[in-house]
Amino acid sequence: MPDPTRLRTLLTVLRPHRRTMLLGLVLGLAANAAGLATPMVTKWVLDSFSSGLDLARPVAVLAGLVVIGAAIGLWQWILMGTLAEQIVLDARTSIIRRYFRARVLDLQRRPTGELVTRVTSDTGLLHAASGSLIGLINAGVGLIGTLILMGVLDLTLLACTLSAVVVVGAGMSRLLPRIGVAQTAAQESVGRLGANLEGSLRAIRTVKASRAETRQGDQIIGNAQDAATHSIRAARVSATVWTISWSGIQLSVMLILAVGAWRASLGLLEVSTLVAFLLYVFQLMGPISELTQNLTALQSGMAAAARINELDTIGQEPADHSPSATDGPAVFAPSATAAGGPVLVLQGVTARYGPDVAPAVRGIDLEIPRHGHTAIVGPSGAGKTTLFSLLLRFLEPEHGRILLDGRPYTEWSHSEVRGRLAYVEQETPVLPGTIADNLRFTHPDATDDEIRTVLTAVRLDGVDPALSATDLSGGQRQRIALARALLRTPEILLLDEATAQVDGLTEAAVQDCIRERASSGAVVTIAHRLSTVLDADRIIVLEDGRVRAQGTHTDLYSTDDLYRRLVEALRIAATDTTYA
Ligand SMILES: Nc1ncnc2c1ncn2[C@@H]1O[C@H](COP(=O)(O)OP(=O)(O)OP(=O)(O)O)[C@@H](O)[C@H]1O
Repeated sequence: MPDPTRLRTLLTVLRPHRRTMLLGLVLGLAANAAGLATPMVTKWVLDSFSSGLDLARPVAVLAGLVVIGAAIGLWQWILMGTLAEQIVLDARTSIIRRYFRARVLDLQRRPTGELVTRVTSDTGLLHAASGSLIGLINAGVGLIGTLILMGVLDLTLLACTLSAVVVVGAGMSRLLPRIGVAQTAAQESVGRLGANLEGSLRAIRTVKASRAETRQGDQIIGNAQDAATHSIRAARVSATVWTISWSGIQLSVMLILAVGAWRASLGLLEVSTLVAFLLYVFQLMGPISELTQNLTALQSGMAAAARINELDTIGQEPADHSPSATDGPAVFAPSATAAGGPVLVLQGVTARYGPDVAPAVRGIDLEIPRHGHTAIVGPSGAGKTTLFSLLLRFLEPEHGRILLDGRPYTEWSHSEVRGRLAYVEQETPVLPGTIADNLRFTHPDATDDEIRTVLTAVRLDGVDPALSATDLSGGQRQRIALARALLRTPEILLLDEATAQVDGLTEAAVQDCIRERASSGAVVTIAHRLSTVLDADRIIVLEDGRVRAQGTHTDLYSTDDLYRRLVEALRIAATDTTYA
């Protein structure tokens, strides 16, 4: 029997469509009634024929029933088919919205392929499940109706039929849950397959360079084999259920025919009644197969609904209310309270990635001036990226607070904060589409002139903005990412410098842009290059999640050991490249 919690989850998905479902049910019942009446009217035709009565009326009723039954059936089919697509679309829309409103870290914790499978294949399972409840009610009513009418025709034959139904039913009730279990396992394997495949394709260069194609391929094929094993098990169980049903029905037809013929020979049964009864026996297959199919669809739909429902545990960023719109922006405008002060301030900020892990940064006190270039340096794992995540509100402080223009982050909406920042990721992803699409990503209304200006700024003036962004070289991609951030002159530029070596042109372009931007706004870099560090107006040294020291290059070089060692390491790296 269906798990009540899972059933409730599925019902929640279906609830908004209850009116259409009710109409579908009524239509289904009407089509059912027409089907149920047909054998009785056939008997009427036969009786009228054998007793020489007028045939016109019963034949007209029979033809009418067939036509009306077919028309209602068609209407219901189309209605339920449309509803199923609508339900899939609703589910997909709500999951996609949920993903894009999710907290970055919550989303990144899950394999991307699995998140994709939820949208593509799990929602598809809701398709069949959407009509299954109505199908079950219809089939149940059809089954009971058929049995009652059989009883009206002949009780002895009904008793024979019922014994066959009980045997078939007992077999099915034992086997059906196994279909659900096997299908759930198959879907989970498909989820793992998606996750593994996505991750491996993303790292295809490493996979090939490590000569791990076969190994990695085999591992993913293993997931596909798991999926196949479970699906085959489901197919076997389904086949068994069907065979039992069909054999049971065939046997009962033979039994009923034998018993019926014997009773007719004794004069206990009219031949027309036997014909009508046999028509009902054949009709019985309809509701029985419908019950099986719908129960299977319901099982897999409930499993899918449960997996989709589990996505509710992905934390969401708060809805984008804008307190400044109600409070009046003038009070907090840079020109009022904070015009001269630092643009960003961190006060005693401690943050961690989970309740059971040590804080990634602790007690950070920092000020980012409104103008100039602030470089952050520190060993790997020191907390540099975490600091950026905090500034971008991908992560919230556990203690302490961050202020923008003197006003706590909590009083700004996420969108307001991010609207003031431009961010260049270390891995500089380009998005699907042209170079121009990529550049307009933050400001979709940017003009062609603005695009050209910003391309010139990053020394990509010869490049056609209509080209696909994926055709660019690594260095060009970095410059595109920088250009995307520089379009419309951001107030605060956060730049996570690439760790990989870049060509001289890209390095010079990045440096020029930083310098230009720092002359009128704030630039914060996570510096991985000596030139960037030397170029900075002030440097912050992070170690083990704390601010270890801050100052100018000259100060820090003479006073801070760690800084001196970091700079020496960068100097060696820079020298290596020069002579490479
Ligand atoms: N998503 C995450 N979940 C859990 N812990 C994390 C996560 N990201 C970072 N950490 C941990 O937080 C600490 C600081 O990491 P962070 O990425 O901020 O360092 P980093 O200075 O940017 O290092 P790198 O230069 O290597 O990028 C590390 O101990 C790291 O293991």
